[in-house]
Amino acid sequence: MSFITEIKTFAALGSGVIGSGWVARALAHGLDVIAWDPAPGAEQALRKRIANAWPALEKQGLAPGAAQDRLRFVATIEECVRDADFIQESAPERLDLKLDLHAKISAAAKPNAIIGSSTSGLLPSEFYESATHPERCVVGHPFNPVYLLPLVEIVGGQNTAPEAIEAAKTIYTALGMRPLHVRKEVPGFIADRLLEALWREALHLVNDGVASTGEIDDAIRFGAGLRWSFMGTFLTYTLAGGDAGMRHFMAQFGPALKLPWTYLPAPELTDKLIDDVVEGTAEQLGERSIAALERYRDDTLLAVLDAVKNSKARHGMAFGD
Ligand SMILES: NC(=O)C1=CN([C@@H]2O[C@H](COP(=O)(O)OP(=O)(O)OC[C@H]3O[C@@H](n4cnc5c(N)ncnc54)[C@H](O)[C@@H]3O)[C@@H](O)[C@H]2O)C=CC1
Ligand SMILES: C[N+](C)(C)CC(=O)CC(=O)[O-]
Repeated sequence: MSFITEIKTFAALGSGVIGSGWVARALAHGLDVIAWDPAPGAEQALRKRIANAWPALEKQGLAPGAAQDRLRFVATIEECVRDADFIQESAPERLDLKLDLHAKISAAAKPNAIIGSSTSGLLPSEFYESATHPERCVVGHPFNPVYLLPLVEIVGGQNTAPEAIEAAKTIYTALGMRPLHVRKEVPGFIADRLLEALWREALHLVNDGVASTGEIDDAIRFGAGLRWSFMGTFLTYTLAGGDAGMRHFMAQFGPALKLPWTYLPAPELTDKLIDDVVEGTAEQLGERSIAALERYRDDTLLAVLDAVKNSKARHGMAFGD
């Protein structure tokens, strides 16, 4: 089976937070982009989001010929995907919606164009069930902001060809990303399973009046958050075991897993909990606009990415190591 891996035209369906991030990444890599989104005012909102992301992308370095005006917004799904070499769907996280949308996308697309879905955790075997040529359909789960964060989780469904996984890896790598093949099709994949556990505990801490949203964010950003940008939990805890390493760490801290420190079930999303979270985060945001906070995030992320890359190079490692 042979799929298109050298892409010139990128199709984006759904241009909200994630779809616009994909569009920005593809434009910055010098591609022509065709986008479709059924919401009124979607084109204007998309162009505004791209303009907000562009300074960070310029700072990171644009590919030759990269330009915001290489984006064409179209009125139908068919127009969006017909001539595309690669298709990325970023529509709302609803199984019925994605099922219907993928039946239409795949029927109109070139049969050898890879189709990726940005879903955060729905199963590809389910939402690609009615797809034409399902062997080229994958999940390509990105992280926000899509135009800066390298990770993309690739997940195949029961009909996905192994060659399509390889083709998706090639395409996402060419877009400057770091693909991670999730070998088992499980809800939430790898990263969101971890992030969801943290998010659930954070909500319990607010719900139980232990800490405010700002205090919980401080607990992350001044501690583990800093080391997570270059070292994951397993390697970090190997160091925490001292010279005796992971075996000593497991013996010393493993039993705490059974105390337990954490709650597994999620808290009830009562009105009070929602208000506490919304009011707490509004206080953290202060007078800043969302766009200003995004620019601050982008600038800081670029600095972190640069620092990690330079430090790895000094230690004989490539960024993707
Ligand atoms: N927001 C996040 O942090 C992340 C979200 N994702 C995934 O990306 C996908 C999109 O999420 P967001 O961008 O956050 O949502 P969003 O709500 O920001 O954007 C969704 C967009 O889809 C459009 N839309 C509505 N009906 C549609 C249809 N039938 N076909 C195509 N587009 C349609 C909406 O007008 C909207 O612009 C979801 O599958 C989500 O799980 C993945 C990674 C992170
Ligand atoms: C909240 N979320 C599940 C949509 C988050 C993601 O899927 C990834 C991210 O960017 O954190």
